Amino acid sequence: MPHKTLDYARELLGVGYARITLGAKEAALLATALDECRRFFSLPDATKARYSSADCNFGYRPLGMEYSITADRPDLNDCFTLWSDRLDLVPNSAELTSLTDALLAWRNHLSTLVSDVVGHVARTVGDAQAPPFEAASYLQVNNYVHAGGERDLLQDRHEDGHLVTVIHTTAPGLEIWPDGECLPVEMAPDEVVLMPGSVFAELTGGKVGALDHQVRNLGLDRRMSLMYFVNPELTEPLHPWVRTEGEAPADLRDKIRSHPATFGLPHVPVL
Ligand SMILES: O=C(O)CCC(=O)C(=O)O
Ligand SMILES: [Fe+2]
Repeated sequence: MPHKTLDYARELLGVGYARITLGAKEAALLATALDECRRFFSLPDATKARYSSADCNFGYRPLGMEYSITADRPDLNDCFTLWSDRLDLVPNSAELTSLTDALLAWRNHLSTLVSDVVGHVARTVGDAQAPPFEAASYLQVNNYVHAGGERDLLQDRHEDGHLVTVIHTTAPGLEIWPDGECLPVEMAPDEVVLMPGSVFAELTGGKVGALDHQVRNLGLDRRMSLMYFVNPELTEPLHPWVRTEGEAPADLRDKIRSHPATFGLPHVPVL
């Protein structure tokens, strides 16, 4: 994989995002995780609510809280999140071990991938290193069901506000905005896309911009997307990899911590 991760880093720098084809073993981890997610979302709402933390930041989050631009246009999906490997933050998680085992196995593959690709970019642009990220990062699976025709987008245009997002989608709808043009993205069952967020843009001194994206309402009965949202850990100061001469380097941590508030969510926790 090492030579491939270098290609992905070049793709990020040159194209603004990277399409990644998984090996058979990794594709199997993804398929198992998605099967478990499908099973979870078909539980009754009252059962899923047993797995929500009080602030809905850990475990199950019903539709209505999270939005992309304004609170009156919530994202039209419910979701399940797993921060780091902190099963203790998800109420009643002992009842969900087949789901959480599958998610954590998938995440383990992704953290190696992210650390390699981000490490290549950090070395290339600033002779720097990838920051530690596992404890501040989380998996989120979104579940979309049929939405009426009054909303053209299931999620409005946004960037995730993280370092990077690794995303897999089970059905069409995702649209990305590289170079100011809207491009629909479909993925095979063994594909993921690595999208940079605004933290990546700040670290690279703007060499790679945050990738805006949205989800179109295609009237589908069912759709899922599985994301690994990667945040740098917030325990040490985080400075841009590319420095501007004569300027004191900014510490990016406050922006990272508070960015989820723009989507109606609590601050990034320090775990
Ligand atoms: O469902 C998708 O394709 C994208 C989801 C997304 O962008 C998000 O949850 O931030
Ligand atoms: Fe997003």
